Amino acid sequence: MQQFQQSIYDLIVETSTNLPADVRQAIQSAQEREDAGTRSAISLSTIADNIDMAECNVSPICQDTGMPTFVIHCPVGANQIVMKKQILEAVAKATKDSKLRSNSVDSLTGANSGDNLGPGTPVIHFEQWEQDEIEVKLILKGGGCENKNIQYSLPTELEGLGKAGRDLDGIRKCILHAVYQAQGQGCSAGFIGVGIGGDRTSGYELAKQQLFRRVDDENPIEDLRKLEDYILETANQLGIGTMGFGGQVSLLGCKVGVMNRLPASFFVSVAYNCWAFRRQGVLLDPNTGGIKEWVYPNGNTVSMKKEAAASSETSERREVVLQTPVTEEQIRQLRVGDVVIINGPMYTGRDALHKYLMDHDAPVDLNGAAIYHCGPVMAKDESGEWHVKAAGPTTSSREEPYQGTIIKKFGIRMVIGKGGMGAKTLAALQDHGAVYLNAIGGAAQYYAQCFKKVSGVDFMEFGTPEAMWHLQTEGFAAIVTMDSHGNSLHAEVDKNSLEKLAQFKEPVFA
Ligand SMILES: O=C(O)C[C@H](O)C(=O)O
Ligand code: SF4
Repeated sequence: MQQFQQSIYDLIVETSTNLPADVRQAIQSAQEREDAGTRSAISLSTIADNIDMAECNVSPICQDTGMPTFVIHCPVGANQIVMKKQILEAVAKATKDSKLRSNSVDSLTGANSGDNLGPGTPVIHFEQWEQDEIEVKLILKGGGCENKNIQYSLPTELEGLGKAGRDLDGIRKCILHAVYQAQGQGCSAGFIGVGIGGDRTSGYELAKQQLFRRVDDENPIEDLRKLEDYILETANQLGIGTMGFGGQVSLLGCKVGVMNRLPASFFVSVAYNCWAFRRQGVLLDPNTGGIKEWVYPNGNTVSMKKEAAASSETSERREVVLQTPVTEEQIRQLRVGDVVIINGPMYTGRDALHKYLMDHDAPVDLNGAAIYHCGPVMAKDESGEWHVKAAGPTTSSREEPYQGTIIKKFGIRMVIGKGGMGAKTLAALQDHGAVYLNAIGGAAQYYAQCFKKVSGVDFMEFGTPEAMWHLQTEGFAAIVTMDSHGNSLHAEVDKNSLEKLAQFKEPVFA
């Protein structure tokens, strides 16, 4: 088993940097279905670029490399203690090599362990099987889409859909609602795994297990196969689109599993995974630990297609180049739908920084500044200089309680993130003269290349993802989705998709 640790390391690198062929195919079919030139089509083309870049740079597809979750099947007698120890070492090394972001945070103190190791991380499940080989599967599911997981307890009442009872039709309603409530925040278009039955814990586990199924497989249970097909087709009529920008494709895959339940409980658990659906597996030689086979078809068999010819809609879209710091006058000219290309200094800030800024001064002048909701993967070279290895946006709604106050307190003019923000922020944008820009979630390689130099960092004690990085930026493109005139694309897409959801109220699986 001398090669076991290296095999696990290779599995981690492959999973983090190269999307498997079945996932790539699903994204490509979405590209074919979106009308050229629309916001969703352009975003999908950036996503396709990003997938290629990650493979080519051997760098994380998305900066949030998630909760590493290993599922291992091994023959009777295989030494699980040794395997576990080597998995932990491989995880720590992959983190040191910037293939994983340091993602393990003490829930009470907020301290980042720095190597992805700590109580509960990574997650490792062992199970014995009757084959001779060892199978190791890994999923890297990010926090943003994990936050969009949802569990229903039937019977229940659902927005738009009304009563959901303890039957197949009630289950149908829950799953449609799960896609609706995720909006673009989990970096749609997504994949969902559904667990019917179990208890609260095993239901969610069953849901997550479904994500290990191949996108193109067929459910052996007739009723569930029909349900999966129905959901895939119907969810794509909700109009959520890529990143919640509106569009034809909101869901790329739906896999449903079932298990028994207690008479009193009826759970429908949904695991939502972003388009950056990173899971891979290896079959290992039980003697050497060397890789015999990859479990999912390798990504490099499907190369991503670039954008089709632009339609007239693109030519109507304004593109505005701005140098930071910006003025109120420049901001007031921007409208929802404009593409802004940002040059100049930009500062990252997410949960810890926003909380801190509520009752402290900022270490830099933020007047006219651009704040980027981002927790990057960083690497330091031998000369001590920092480099950005992966840097897509994080879900902005978590900063909703703070953002409006902070905009006004420091004079911030541009907030960049993903998934949109709420009414309080929208009001502050209007009062103060600021905009919210939506960057494309998961496009971490694409944005990393826009950061030409790291000119400083504050609050390293918050951990790498939460620190405030000062980044010299060139050509950072994002779309205005909330402007200083009270318009919010997010509110509009949410409202429209709820109306569409309500069209599926009538029973289908009676
Ligand atoms: O933590 C991050 O960088 C992103 C997160 O996965 C998110 O989707 O909000
Ligand atoms: S930022 Fe988006 S793509 Fe990345 S892990 Fe979060 S939800 Fe997934």
